[in-house]
Parts: sequence; structure tokens; C-alpha cells
Amino acid sequence: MKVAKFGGSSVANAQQFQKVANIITADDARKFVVVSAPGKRCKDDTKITDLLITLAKKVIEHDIYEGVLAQVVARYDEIVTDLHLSRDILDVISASLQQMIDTYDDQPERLLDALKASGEDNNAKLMAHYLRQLGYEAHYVNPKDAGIFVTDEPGNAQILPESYEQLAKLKERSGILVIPGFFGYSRSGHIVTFPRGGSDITGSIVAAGVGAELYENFTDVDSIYCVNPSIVEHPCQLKELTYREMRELSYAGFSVFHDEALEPVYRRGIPVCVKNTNNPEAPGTMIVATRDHRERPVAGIASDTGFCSINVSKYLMNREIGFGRRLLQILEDEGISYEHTPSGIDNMSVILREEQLAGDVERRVLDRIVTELRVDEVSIERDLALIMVVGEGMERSVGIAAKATAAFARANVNIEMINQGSSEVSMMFGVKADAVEKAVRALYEVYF
Ligand SMILES: Nc1ncnc2c1ncn2[C@@H]1O[C@H](COP(=O)(O)OP(=O)(O)O)[C@@H](O)[C@H]1O
Ligand SMILES: N[C@@H](CC(=O)OP(=O)(O)O)C(=O)O
Repeated sequence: MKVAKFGGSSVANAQQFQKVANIITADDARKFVVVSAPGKRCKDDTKITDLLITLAKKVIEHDIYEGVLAQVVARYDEIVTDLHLSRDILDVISASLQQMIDTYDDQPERLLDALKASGEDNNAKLMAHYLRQLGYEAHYVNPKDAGIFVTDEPGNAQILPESYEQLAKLKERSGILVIPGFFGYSRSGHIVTFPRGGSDITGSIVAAGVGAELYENFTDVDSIYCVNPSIVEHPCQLKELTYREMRELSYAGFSVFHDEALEPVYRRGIPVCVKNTNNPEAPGTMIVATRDHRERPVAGIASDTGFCSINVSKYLMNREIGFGRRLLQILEDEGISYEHTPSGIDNMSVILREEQLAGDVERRVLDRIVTELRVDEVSIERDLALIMVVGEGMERSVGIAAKATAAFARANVNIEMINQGSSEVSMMFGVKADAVEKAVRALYEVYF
């Protein structure tokens, strides 16, 4: 049995629904189907999830929301009309959205999560409906009914371990089961969404729960490329990646697969195949436990912008037991998560996502560092990008770092920092954000 997840681009309109139905029905093993909300139909389009977020914000701010609500319904209307589905389903969608708006009038977080989740929920209902219309036995399964129970952290849910036992029972049901991605239910019965892009997480959870032979993740590219295709034209395709490599690459910027989606399948050794809905014949990329990395030690280069570095220096810092802990405690008190902490004898840097220092958080953090840690100097370096070079084979290859630094020098890119984790599966470089694409291209040239 396989779990097939279809991302937003795969279910963006009626034509995409038809491709998805062909893929599902071409293989009897595709019993569990997870769908996202309709995504972009073309480059400048808006995802339904983004429309729903706008809708929620307008309701919360007591602004006129009817226009956005109509836009959301119009997206489903287009699918229903083009697939010749019963129009009753549209009335149900409109009524349920209005009911959410009325019910959660005074609970903004709940309203936001309920509306966000409705994007996938309604789409799963449409997909099940369409498959039945084509003559297949297909059922929409609500995540509560499936047993997807999560922590009560709106927009940031995490799966509760007891869900897996419940999910295993799905195997006993007949027909194709269509499950909406992106959300689960808290123990108190509230809808709670995963982080953005979280339908990948639902697919992985379902695959783990039912013990699938394969988790297929259908998207809009033939494979995972060794570098983001928007930075390098036609980069090389990756046949295989290990779980570890994929985890590092998706965390560091490969948005094609959510970084939190690996854990459930990794624990049970379920392979993942990333495939193209628009070209299902292409073999795609397999994500597996081990691969032969002798030929190419570097698997991929990921990058992301929006980081900053808090740089702290204090003479004899190395003698001060607990300095690092107290620095990180200040960040913890502000609810800030950090990425890396490169350090020297008398200095330490903390790299974090810049957006976390918005408002007066930055001033509070810096004041506390100065007064509580009595540092000699503290400064913030902004507009940083992180580049991650990832590969299982790097550990055993000599000269990987030398190649990178030579490439940076040739491209005239200044390295702001270097960090290598103890796992040796990755190497991180910090550069100025405006130099990141140049730097990634230079690395691509030397490794691929
Ligand atoms: N290394 C990479 N390999 C493949 N695609 C990548 C990579 N890095 C970023 N992407 C982007 O990820 C996109 C697919 O992910 P996403 O937009 O989440 O798709 P979906 O609509 O299927 O959820 C691709 O169209 C591509 O632009
Ligand atoms: N629709 C949600 C969840 C998701 O996973 O979507 P997609 O498969 O289009 O990345 C989002 O946009 O975040």
C-alpha cells in the first residue's frame, strides 16, 4: 500500500484534478491520498491558503471580508464547474466558511487555523467526489476520524504519538481514502494546523501510521535538484538522497519537501519518492536510509536568506563557566529560536532568523546582554544568507571545504562565517544576502 500526497500545484484546477485522478487510479496500491489546498495555477496566482489567511485577518480586524470570501469560493466554483460536479457541494463550502466566521468571531487564533485548514478540507471533499463520479469507490476521511491528533499549538502543531495506532485502522477501510493535509485535531477537539507547507507532514504521518511500502510526494518538478532551480538553470537531478541529507537540505531551503515531514517515515524506514504530477513517467527522487555516495560526495547545496548574527565578545570569555548558557537563556526568555552558535576564545555569535528581533525585542535582548553578561562588545550583523553544502560522502572526502573557499574567492564573495556540525554531513557558510545567488552558482560549478 502506498500513500500519495499531492501538493497545491497538483490540485490547483480541474485539469490538475484530472491528472491526479489518472495517477491515483493507475496503481491499485495508491489507497491513501493526501491533498493540499488549491495552489497557484500560474506564476502570479495566489494560493487558496493565502486567500484564507487574508480572509481571517479581515474578519479579525472587522474589515470588509466578503470580497475575499467570494474569491475563495470562486476557486472551488471553477473546479466544480469544469469537472461537472454537483453544485450542491459549493453551497456546503460557502455555508461552512460563513459558519466558521460566525462561530470563531471572538477567537482569532482558532478562526485563523479553522479557515486555513478549510483549504485542504474542502479540496479533499472535492477530490473524493470527483473519484466517485469517475466510478471509483472513494471516501473523504476527516483527520479526526482518521486519528490525526496534535498538540494545541495553532499554526505549529506536532503529532501526538497515540495517533499512529489509530491511523493503522485505516487499512481496514475499503476504497480510496482521501485525507486533507495540513491539520489535525487537538485533544480538546480544536482544528490545529501544521506549519506552512505542512501537507507533506500529514502524508508522512499517514504513511507511518498505515506502514506504507512507499510515500509518494507529487509536486511540479521531475525530481529534487541538487540546487534550487530558480538560482541555477537546469541543475542536475538527484536520483537518491538519504533521510539525513534531505532533512538538512529541506531545513536549509529546499522548499520542495517540508523538513518536519521526514521524521515519521524515517523512524519506520519508509522510502519517499518525490515525483511530478505533470510528468508521472519521470522516476523522481527516492529518499532512503543509505545510498552509494562514492561518485558524488556532495548531494546538494541549499540556501536561504533572512538571517542575522548577534556577535558578542568579552575578554576571557573562555574562563567564564555558564556564559553560553546565560546568553542563550536571554533568547529563550524572549521565545527566540536560534540556528547556529559559532564561537571563538573570547567571542560567540548566535545566528537566528531576523524576523524574530522585530519591534522592541532587539533592544531588550541587547540591553540584557550588556547588563547581565557585562560583555565588552555586542553588535548585530543583518541581511545574512546561509548556504548549506550537504552530502553523506563529505566526511570521507578530502578538500571539500577547500573547493568551497576557492569558489567563493573566485566569485569575489566574502565568507562571513563557516560552521561544520559534528555529523559532517553538512557544512554551513554565512554570506551577505545580496551575494547568495552568486555564491551558490560558484559552488555549483565546483561540485557538479
Ligand atoms: N532543490 C530543489 N529541487 C526541486 N524543487 C525545488 C528545489 N528548491 C526549491 N524548489 C521549488 O519547490 C517547488 C515545489 O514545492 P512546492 O511549491 O511546495 O510544491 P507543491 O505545490 O507540490 O506543494 C518547485 O516548483 C521548485 O521551485
Ligand atoms: N496549503 C498549505 C499546506 C501545504 O502543504 O501546501 P503545499 O502542498 O501547496 O505546499 C500551505 O500553503 O502552506
